[in-house]
Amino acid sequence: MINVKDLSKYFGDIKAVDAVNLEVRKGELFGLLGPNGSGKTTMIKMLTGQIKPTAGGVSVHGVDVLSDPLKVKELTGIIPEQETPPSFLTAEEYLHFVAKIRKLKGFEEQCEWWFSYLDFAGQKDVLCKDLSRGTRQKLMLAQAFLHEPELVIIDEPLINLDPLMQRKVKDFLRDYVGKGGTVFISTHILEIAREICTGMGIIYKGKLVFSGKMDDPAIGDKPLEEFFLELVN
Ligand SMILES: Nc1ncnc2c1ncn2[C@@H]1O[C@H](COP(=O)(O)OP(=O)(O)OP(=O)(O)O)[C@@H](O)[C@H]1O
Repeated sequence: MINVKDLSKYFGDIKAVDAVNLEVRKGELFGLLGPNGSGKTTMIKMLTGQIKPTAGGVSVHGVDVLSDPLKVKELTGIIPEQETPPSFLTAEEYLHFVAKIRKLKGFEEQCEWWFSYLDFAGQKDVLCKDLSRGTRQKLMLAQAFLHEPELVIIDEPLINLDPLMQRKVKDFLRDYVGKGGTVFISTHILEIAREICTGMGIIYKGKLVFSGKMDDPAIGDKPLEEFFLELVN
């Protein structure tokens, strides 16, 4: 589903992402882990066509992100880092707006499902600028999954959510990949990866220092924290 080939991004002397090769298969819930400043967000920006690589390339579903970015965006739901919905629309207006861009039919029912599932129907007439941070994140999740894309890419999916909502979103993500969707998340919270991911990559100083399944023999029975620290120390 995602093919990353010799991908690099340099900002002057900083090698934010350095010659990364990675494959994420359909049906995988893949977690990109790494300490602060290790290159996760830069990777996601290149996967989603927000910035151009210094070298190498990315394809999604066989489509090159640089040469056909619109096609990739049709196939993909995206929540960039700390993205918030437009301040001047209400929560419902925003979801309907996204549904129209995505050319969804009968979208009102799907939108209602999201309001109910993530328990924010009471806020659907509130302007996005007046929503709490957690509610804005719920709305961002809803817009990313609304058209049931082949692939969803999320920078820190559980940010600002309370434990009950985190549980619901984790359950949703597991179901989504169980039904054949593919989800790529970045996080620095190791427990999230251990709990829900089927595969993971660890990036450190721009280099991908591990990539594999969660049951990879290299991890074995080790606590993920121990495995992680061995790689990044
Ligand atoms: N636009 C930019 N200009 C210059 N340097 C940048 C830019 N964007 C990122 N960097 C640098 O690239 C490196 C990787 O940053 P990135 O944001 O990808 O890390 P991250 O793993 O997402 O970090 P965090 O977990 O703290 O969000 C850092 O050294 C950062 O300062």
